[in-house]
Amino acid sequence: MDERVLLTGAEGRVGQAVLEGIGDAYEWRLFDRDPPAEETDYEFIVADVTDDEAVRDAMADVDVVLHLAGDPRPEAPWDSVLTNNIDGTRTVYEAAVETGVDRVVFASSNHAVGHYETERKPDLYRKHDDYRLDGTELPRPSNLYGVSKAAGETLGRYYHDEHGLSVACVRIGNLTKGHPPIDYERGQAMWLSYRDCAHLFERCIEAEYGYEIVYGISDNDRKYYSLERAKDVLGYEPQDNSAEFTIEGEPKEDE
Ligand SMILES: NC(=O)C1=CN([C@@H]2O[C@H](COP(=O)(O)OP(=O)(O)OC[C@H]3O[C@@H](n4cnc5c(N)ncnc54)[C@H](O)[C@@H]3O)[C@@H](O)[C@H]2O)C=CC1
Ligand SMILES: O=C1O[C@H](COP(=O)(O)O)[C@@H](O)[C@H](O)[C@H]1O
Repeated sequence: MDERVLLTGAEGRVGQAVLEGIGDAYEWRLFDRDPPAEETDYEFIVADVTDDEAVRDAMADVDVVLHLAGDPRPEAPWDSVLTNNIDGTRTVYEAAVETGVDRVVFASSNHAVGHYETERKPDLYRKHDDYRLDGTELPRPSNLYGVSKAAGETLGRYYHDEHGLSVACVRIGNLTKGHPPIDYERGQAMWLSYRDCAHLFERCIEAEYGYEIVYGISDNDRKYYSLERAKDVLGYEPQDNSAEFTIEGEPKEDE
């Protein structure tokens, strides 16, 4: 575990979950357009992910890129996702090829496939329903943000096929700290705990693969995303399950 890892969007929620869990395991270079909120011992580059030169420079001597930077809002407007998510992601893949980095892990989203839910909700959010998306389905984005995430996955496919880059696209569900989203069945179906999040990105750094799309959720009883690909290819072993919490987010008593 002596890889040097570039983490874009390091100041955000996913970045903080990753660093909390596996911050000691790698040599990190953090990258965000916002400066660190607190003093940090990590190397930190303040720059925009659409800045070709800054992104190329940030990749010097890097083995793996975890690309999280972007506008995460499902309601984000087109100009923002076009710039921050699509152009920013293309900049990252391009810089990886130019600098000889051979692996990029891309933070995709449940919203790349959100419209599979339209005709099946709310049943598919419930334990009895065995409908599963497994990552082989075509995108059905639920908003323009989801379109930008599908575009990031497709860019990754191109950079893999054309340039041999290893790319893992993680369709992250709903990351919350401590407990699943409260009173929100969709969020409980796709909950990703902080420790499962860190572990999944650790597997994306360590495992061997070419191009993958996997779902990034905990092992929730309510899930409608299959975890088989993440388990088989990456060796993902989630530990959390939203069923261990009440709908209000309280841990259930041992049964
Ligand atoms: N938090 C969640 O549950 C989910 C997150 N994701 C994806 O994971 C990634 C991280 O999300 P969060 O940590 O929740 O978001 P966040 O908003 O907490 O963090 C995003 C970080 O990226 C930085 N950033 C945004 N645009 C940038 C740019 N152009 N250049 C440099 N830095 C930039 C921001 O300053 C921020 O620190 C995003 O790509 C998001 O779409 C996907 C699905 C669910
Ligand atoms: O991609 C994302 O998805 C989660 C879950 O979506 P929601 O519409 O059910 O809230 C969202 O919380 C996160 O901000 C977003 O980046």
